[in-house]
Amino acid sequence: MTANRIPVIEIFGPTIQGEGMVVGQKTMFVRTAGCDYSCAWCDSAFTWDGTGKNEIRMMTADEIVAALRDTGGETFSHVTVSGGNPALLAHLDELIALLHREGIEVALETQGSRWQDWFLQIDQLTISPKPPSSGMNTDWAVLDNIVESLTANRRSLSLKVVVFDEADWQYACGVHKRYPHVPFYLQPGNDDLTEADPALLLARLLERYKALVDKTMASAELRAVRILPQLHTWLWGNKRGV
Ligand SMILES: C[S@@+](CC[C@H](N)C(=O)[O-])C[C@H]1O[C@@H](n2cnc3c(N)ncnc32)[C@H](O)[C@@H]1O
Ligand SMILES: Nc1nc2[nH]cc(C(=O)O)c2c(=O)[nH]1
Ligand code: SF4
Ligand SMILES: [Mg+2]
Repeated sequence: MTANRIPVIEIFGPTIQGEGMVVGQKTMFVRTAGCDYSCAWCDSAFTWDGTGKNEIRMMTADEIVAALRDTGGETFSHVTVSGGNPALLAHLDELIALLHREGIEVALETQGSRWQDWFLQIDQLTISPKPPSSGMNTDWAVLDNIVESLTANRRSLSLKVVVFDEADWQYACGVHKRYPHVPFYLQPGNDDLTEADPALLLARLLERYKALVDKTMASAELRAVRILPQLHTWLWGNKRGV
């Protein structure tokens, strides 16, 4: 029996993984509540700023799997855990083990500020260190250790940096230079989190994506790089739970 409880704020899907190393992958999402960061442009601020506090449910691993089945039935074989920062939660190993027992792959989204031993059980781990525009500071010693441990254990790992401006782009170059062997992704920032019309948002996001592509093509610093939009925002705009 597993009795430890996880603060869950959203369970949704199946949808496509809209970002990063497994973009396009059919997946369910489990979004945990709480973050040790407070990024200026966080598109999921309801997980940590108090506005979503009534939606938080303290759930056991069994209850989370049951809720995933209630929502997704038999239509999925992949679950992405995001947040907030799921790496704040020591007991996520129980959920990962339960999903693996059912033949379901597990991906993780985290910012690289905290290590958990269960990182070694994750099938695709995305670390998204935060650039200057976020207002957050990177603890390079912690990030070095995370990258080193995952690499030493041959885990599937990628780095994904969100870029809003020139300083962010320079930061991204620094991250890639520091960890040249780790698959590296750039993602344009969404600077309009309140636009309700997906068509209007898309026009803006396309422009930002193109600008990031153009800038990066001219760069000798970023060669082995993949540039991807947040594909779910192209389809559904700023809608939650997709
Ligand atoms: C909401 S976060 C949750 C996971 C973890 N806290 C993190 O930041 O990696 C998921 C992803 O969304 C990205 N993200 C958040 N706000 C964004 C925005 N306004 N534009 C583009 N990407 C954003 C984050 O950088 C991260 O890669
Ligand atoms: N479709 C979809 N893809 C995503 N990739 C990362 C997400 C996140 O918020 O962590 C996310 C999300 O919220 N929805
Ligand atoms: S680390 Fe992730 S969840 Fe936390 S504030 Fe930043 S973008 Fe949002
Ligand atoms: Mg998101």
